[in-house]
Order: sequence, then structure tokens, then C-alpha cells
Amino acid sequence: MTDRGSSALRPEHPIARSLPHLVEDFGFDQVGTPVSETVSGITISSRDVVPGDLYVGLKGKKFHGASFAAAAREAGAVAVLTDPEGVALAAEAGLPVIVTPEPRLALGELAAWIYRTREEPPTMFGVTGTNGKTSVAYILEAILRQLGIVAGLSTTAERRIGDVTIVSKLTTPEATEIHAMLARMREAHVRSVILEVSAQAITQHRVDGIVFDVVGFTNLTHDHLDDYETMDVYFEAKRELFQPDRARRGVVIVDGPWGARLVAESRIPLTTISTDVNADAEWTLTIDEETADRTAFTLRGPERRELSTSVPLLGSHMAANAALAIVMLVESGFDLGAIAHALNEPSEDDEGHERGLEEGRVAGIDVYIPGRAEKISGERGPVVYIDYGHSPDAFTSTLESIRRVTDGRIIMLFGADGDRDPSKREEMGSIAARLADAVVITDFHPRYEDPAAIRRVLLDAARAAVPEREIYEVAEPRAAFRKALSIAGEGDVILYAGPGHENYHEVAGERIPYSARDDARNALHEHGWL
Ligand SMILES: CC(=O)N[C@H]1[C@@H](OP(=O)(O)OP(=O)(O)OC[C@H]2O[C@@H](n3ccc(=O)[nH]c3=O)[C@H](O)[C@@H]2O)O[C@H](CO)[C@@H](O)[C@@H]1O[C@H](C)C(=O)N[C@@H](C)C(=O)N[C@H](CCC(=O)O)C(=O)O
Ligand SMILES: Nc1ncnc2c1ncn2[C@@H]1O[C@H](COP(=O)(O)OP(=O)(O)OP(=O)(O)O)[C@@H](O)[C@H]1O
Repeated sequence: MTDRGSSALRPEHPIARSLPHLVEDFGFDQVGTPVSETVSGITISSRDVVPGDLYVGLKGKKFHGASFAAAAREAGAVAVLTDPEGVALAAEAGLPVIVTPEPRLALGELAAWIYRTREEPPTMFGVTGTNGKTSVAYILEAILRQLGIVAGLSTTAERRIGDVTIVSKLTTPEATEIHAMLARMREAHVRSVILEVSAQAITQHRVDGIVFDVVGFTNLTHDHLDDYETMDVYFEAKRELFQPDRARRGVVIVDGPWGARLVAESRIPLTTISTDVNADAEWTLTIDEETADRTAFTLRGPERRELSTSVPLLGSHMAANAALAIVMLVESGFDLGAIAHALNEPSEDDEGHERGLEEGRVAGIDVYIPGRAEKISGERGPVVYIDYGHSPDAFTSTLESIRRVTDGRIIMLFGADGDRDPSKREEMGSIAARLADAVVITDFHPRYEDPAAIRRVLLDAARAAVPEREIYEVAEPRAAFRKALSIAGEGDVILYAGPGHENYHEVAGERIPYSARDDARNALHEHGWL
């Protein structure tokens, strides 16, 4: 079932809470007479108001949210909470106005109070890092399912409770949406929740009001240097999650310098993982086998604990994501042997008992991640992966992984986001030229930027890196995919990096329907390869 009607998951049976008590408990000022004695929800978007809501008018980059108070009233809001600047803007709506100097700072606590999410909270897992958050979240959910536990999931791609799914707008929802979602999850008796946590979410107080049981860190590499001045500032945003007011325990991959720094600067108990067996880490990961569809690995930990398993995903970086998920589960209290047993793999903890596999099921983690190195080609023709990589490190990891599993040529098709960190574009162009055999540069969410200018930076960087490289520029993504297909032969690989699971292309404020996965499948059909 897909909950397409709303853009947020809400409790089906909201609890009415006293509005005067809310004003009193939080020490807010109130202007005007209440139109209702109760409040049953909270939102920061007039477009998402449902009857009974407190509408919070926040000052944004483009608008002051208080100017949408009339629309909020129309939709059934019972009061407006805003800052002193918003009072006059909200006044005309005729709703009581509650005032506090910085409403964003109160959102998490308020939402937790309204939805009562502090009472009997589920086990909360939080995942952060530049790349791999969504993948770790899906892998955690999959292992929990294999352990017989239904988890709630919130990622860049989708938010999910059992078979109820909505498409995500942000990587991490606003605090108002998170607590509404947690309330809905409680109704569904979900006892474990996995939340992908972006740096922006921490900076913008979206995860306020939550204390995670276990947080995980994948890596930190060049991205988001439009939102954060330097890598140090970007790191400091992520570091906040690994402090006692936000999390009880953490698991950190220490392969890069930022992981080691996080270990030094965090103030919660931490467990470390490394892919270097000689590193000073509690858990180490070794890759046993890599194929185009599956990566097998062994994870070794303290007290000679060991687990060998596999993920049906491309690349050693996906094995690292899986290792992080497994150690996070161990840190939350699961026994490694029980995990191994659930994945149908023998382990030392399992006393060597090897269960027979169900017929047709391959042992290992049973996960599907939409649009992360997703192989959409069939038995014939070139291998086609659709990926969500849109940063230099993501390009490197995926291209190096493909190189290890193919003898054919690699054709890399990609573009770069408009209105997002332009400083990473040259590196992306140069990595593509260095690690692929042919490059096709296309448009990818130009937003309000000139798409030709974005392509020019990528092209110049690619040509400068490897002057003899075969490089094409095809602005329109459908035509660009067909260009890539026209130069690919049997056994070659096309990596289409960027669009992942997304079903739109964002141009000048418009979201134009476009699914790279569907279009690529159509193109393969046209060639008779599917
Ligand atoms: C730069 C940024 O973070 N912008 C966020 C910000 O927008 P803004 O300040 O421009 O808000 P605004 O449009 O001026 O509106 C002000 C207020 O009026 C409200 N409003 C506005 C219009 C209306 O009709 N009714 C209404 O109520 C808005 O909900 C908002 O509360 O507040 C909005 C409401 O929450 C967010 O949707 C928006 O995220 C935008 C879409 C965004 O793209 N953010 C990115 C940078 C982001 O957060 N990315 C991270 C990580 C990505 C990753 O992992 O790679 C993420 O977590 O998604
Ligand atoms: N551990 C990793 N190290 C490096 N690159 C990775 C790793 N895991 C995934 N990637 C690359 O990053 C891309 C995005 O992966 P994923 O969606 O899991 O990360 P994310 O952190 O959720 O990204 P975003 O913040 O953009 O939502 C993948 O498609 C792949 O190209």
C-alpha cells in the first residue's frame, strides 16, 4: 500500500492534547483567544495542515511561514506558533498566535510532547556519513526482517512502515514529521526504527527530541560545501550526533581520517570498524568475493567473533555498509550468532550449526535498495547499473568496484546537480575520465542554473584529466542513455550515476517526470536486450 495522499506519515488515531497546557509547559506567550482547547498535530507547512494542527510559521530563506497562517486556518489549524517577526504576518488569519523567539529550536520537543513519542520509545538507529546512509538503513531493515522484526524505515528514497510507503522529499524529515511518523509506527507496533540523518538535519534541529540507541558513521568526503564552509564545519555538524544528548552508543568506520577524528571527539561509547586488518579497530572486514551481483565478506570482532555472509549488491563499499549495519545491531543487543543464523550462515557463535537454506534462496542479507548500483539489464547485451552516486567518492567507489568485476569497457553516464555544491564538479568530471573507458555527460537536476554551463565544467575537467578519453555531451538524459547504449557492446558496462531511485528531473523549479530506471529498461527493450 502506498500512502500517496499526504507527504508525511501521520498517526491514524491522534491524541488530543491540551493547548493551554502546551503554552504553559513550554513557557510561550499567547496573543488572541484559543479557537480550540486541544491540539492533535503539528506542522511547519501550510500545505500539510490537517484539522487540529498547530501550524508553526518559520522564517525561511524565501518566505516567512507566518504569512501562510490564513491558508493554515483554512485547512483546520487551531493556532499559529511563530517568532516575534511573524506575529504581525499571522495576525490577519484570526487564529491565536503563540510566540517564542526561535520556534525551530522548540520543534523537536514540541512534536515529541504533542505525539507523546517519549513514552515507550522503540529502539532507534541513526545512520550518518556522506555516502552510504540509505544503503546502511535498508540493510539494517533487511537483517531485522530476517531476524523476524518489522522495522520502520526513513531514508532519502522512502519512508516505510510494514507495507505502507511514502516517497521522501528530504533525506531526513523535519522534526514535526519525524515525531508524527514515530507515532504512526507505534500504532503499527513497530519496535525498531531506522532513521537516515543528514548533516543538514542535525544543523536544522530536525532530529531534536530523539535520543538514538545506536548511531552509525559511514564516511566523510567532499560534498555539501555550499551548506558548510569547509570540511571541518561539515564534520562538526555530523559530530553532534555522537554526543550524549543525542545518542547512547555509536559505531564508526575508521577507514578515513574523519572517522578517526570522530572517535577522538565523540563523548559516547564507540565501537570501530576498519577494512584494514592491521588497523587499530575492534572489528575488521575482509572481502571474500566480488561479482557483478553480490559481494561476500567476513567480519571479525572482539572475542574471536566472526561472521561470513554476503550482500546482493555491487562493491566492497556495500560490504562496508553491511558491516556497519551488523555491528550496529550487535551494539543494540543482538547476538552475532543469532544474526548469522538468521542470514543462514554458519558462525563460531552458532556452534557450527548450519541450517539448510530454503530452496532457491541464496544465503546472505536479503536486501533490495532502489537505485543504488541497481542492475536493470538482463542476460543479454551490456550490463546497466543505475546509481545514486553524485559525489567524487561515490563515483570512485562504484567505478573501482565495477572494474574489479568486468573485463569489458565501462561507459560512465552522469551530470551534476544544479544549485548544489559546485566545487565538487571538476573532481567528478576528472574521476569519470580517469576510471571509465568512455564518458557521456548529460543534465541532472539543473534547477535554476544554466545546464550548459554545468556540463561545460564537467567536460573541461574530464578532458583535462585524460585528453585521449572518448567523451560525449548529450544534454537530454533519454538521448544520453541511448548514446551510451549505442557505444556499448556485449559484456560492457554502463554506469548511469545520479538519478538512482528518483522519478523526476528538476528544472527551474519544475519537477518533470523522469525515471532513469524505466527509461533505461525501455531503451534496452528497443534494442531487444530485455
Ligand atoms: C536549503 C534548505 O535546507 N531549505 C529548506 C528550508 O527551505 P526555506 O528556508 O527556503 O523555506 P521557505 O521556502 O522560505 O519557506 C519558509 C517556511 O514556509 C513554509 N511554507 C512555504 C510555502 C507555503 O506555501 N507554505 C508554507 O507553509 C515552509 O514549509 C517553511 O517552513 O525549509 C524547508 C521546509 O522544511 C525545506 O524543505 C528546505 O529544504 C530544501 C527543499 C532542500 O533541498 N534541502 C536540502 C539542502 C537538504 O536539507 N538536504 C539534506 C541532505 C541531502 C543529502 O543527504 O545529500 C536532507 O536532509 O534532505
Ligand atoms: N560506503 C560507501 N562509500 C562510498 N560510496 C558509497 C558508499 N555507499 C554508497 N556509496 C555511493 O553513494 C551513492 C549513494 O548511496 P546511499 O544512497 O546509500 O548514500 P547516502 O549517504 O544515503 O546518499 P544521500 O545523502 O545522497 O542520500 C551510491 O549510489 C554509491 O554510488
